Amino acid sequence: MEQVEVLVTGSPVPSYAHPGDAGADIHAAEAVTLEPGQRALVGTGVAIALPDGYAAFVHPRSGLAAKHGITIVNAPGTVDAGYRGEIKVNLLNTGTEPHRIEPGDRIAQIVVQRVERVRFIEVERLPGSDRGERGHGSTGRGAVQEGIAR
Ligand SMILES: O=c1ccn([C@H]2C[C@H](O)[C@@H](COP(=O)(O)OP(=O)(O)OP(=O)(O)O)O2)c(=O)[nH]1
Ligand SMILES: [Mg+2]
Repeated sequence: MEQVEVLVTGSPVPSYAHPGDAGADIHAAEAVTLEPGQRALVGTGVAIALPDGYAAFVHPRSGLAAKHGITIVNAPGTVDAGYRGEIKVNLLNTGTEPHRIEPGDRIAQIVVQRVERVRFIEVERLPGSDRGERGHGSTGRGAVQEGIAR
């Protein structure tokens, strides 16, 4: 399979921990202590150039989430193909203990995906569908009733 090439400046270069991993780990370039409930925009020290038609999505690491309650405020963050700045991660400590991030720690993972650019066409009325306008918990146990909790 031909591999898509993504140019990188800075270090450590994002890396896949195992063959078959979807996410490549990215690292903190600075130290920060996150108090419970606190968030911080943490630099990774790397910038990338994605080919047109691709984006990189910045996802939380499940280990940090499970062990320390560390997540990403805007998960998944979107890195546009045209962005040449440093990738930053908006970490949030949802846990009950302060959490110290050291330079070099793996703080997030980026998933590179093909993305479509579509043409938005304004119309008066949308075509019908089985779901219709039902959403926001309309199916299954505890389903939101029509007209309530909107
Ligand atoms: O987790 C993230 C999300 C975004 N970015 C960078 C890359 C992205 O291309 C740029 C803009 O992101 P986005 O479009 O999500 O933010 P915005 O609030 O809409 O800012 P802008 O007005 O610059 O588009 O910020 C990151 O470094 N990390
Ligand atoms: Mg934007």
